[in-house]
Amino acid sequence: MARHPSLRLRPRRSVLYLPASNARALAKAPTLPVDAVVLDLEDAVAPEHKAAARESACEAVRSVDFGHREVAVRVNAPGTPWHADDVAALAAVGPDAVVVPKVGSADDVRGVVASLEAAGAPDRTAVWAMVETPAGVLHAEAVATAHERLTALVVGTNDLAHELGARPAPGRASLLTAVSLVLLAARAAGVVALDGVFNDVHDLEGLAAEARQGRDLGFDGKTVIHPGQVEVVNAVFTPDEAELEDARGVSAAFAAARAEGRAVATYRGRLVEQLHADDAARTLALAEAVRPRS
Ligand SMILES: CC(C)(COP(=O)(O)OP(=O)(O)OC[C@H]1O[C@@H](n2cnc3c(N)ncnc32)[C@H](O)[C@@H]1OP(=O)(O)O)[C@@H](O)C(=O)NCCC(=O)NCCSC(=O)C[C@H](O)C(=O)O
Ligand SMILES: [Mg+2]
Repeated sequence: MARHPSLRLRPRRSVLYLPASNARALAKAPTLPVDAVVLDLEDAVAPEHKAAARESACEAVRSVDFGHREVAVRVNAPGTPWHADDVAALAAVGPDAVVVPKVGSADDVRGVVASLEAAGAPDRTAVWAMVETPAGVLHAEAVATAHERLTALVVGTNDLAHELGARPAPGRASLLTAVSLVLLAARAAGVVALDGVFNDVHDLEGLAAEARQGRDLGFDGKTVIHPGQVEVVNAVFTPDEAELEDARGVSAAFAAARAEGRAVATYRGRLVEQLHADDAARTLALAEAVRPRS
């Protein structure tokens, strides 16, 4: 399958949702140190404001300068009264990505892609699937490989907790199986994996702990809901000086070994093989990519 251009290494440490109906939030978004924004037409917008929010989102995609920030728009779910109009309107303005909530199957993805293409969406517009239902989790692999426009899986932990009847708690024990299955599916397909939101906008320690958990599992970044969460999440997903020093050491040790015709080395007593050198290269590349943003 051809790789979509948006899959090139691009930082997606923090991905901020904002209701497209909220003019103040829309004005603030391009000033925040966030890697991507998701202008929401779904759950954060009341039914009576759906049409106006759609217009605001399209106008923002058309005319607001978001700088380095990737701009995605979350449409209402397939099967809702607003879905078809959302997709058609977005096809005309071509955001970086269309985020599809409550995806349950590969057919859901292919249906959205078909509608986007029928309405003339540019090739550059990717599709991000939200996996936030039991069916979506069980079909995550098929969802992730449904179409080359599908470039990211986004975990929706609020809907997942709701659908599972799970009680949210620190450590997310009740959600970890589902969250991990989404990550596995994304990695098997070679697409981006974004972790779910942390609802308490005042609890920055809890947010940092959950962000570290997502990072350590392997997620590329975390979705957030408030400007105050952005820097916490960016810090967690940005390699710190100790990690960079380690990555440079691993790279140098492996390069030296290869120059001597060996495929293994040690660095600070640890085994270093090609995969460790690849991990180190990715860490260094991410740090380079975010340097102009910090
Ligand atoms: C959670 C909020 C409703 C809180 O809003 P508010 O009380 O207005 O916050 P503040 O007064 O602290 O705001 C300070 C200023 O920051 C701006 N602001 C607030 N939130 C955002 C934002 N998300 N993006 C940009 N700017 C924002 C305010 O306008 C204030 O600006 P100013 O007055 O000019 O200084 C609110 O944060 C919010 O609506 N958040 C997003 C909610 C959302 O999008 N929800 C949908 C996705 S969450 C989800 O459920 C994911 C998934 O589907 C799942 O199932 O898990
Ligand atoms: Mg949701």
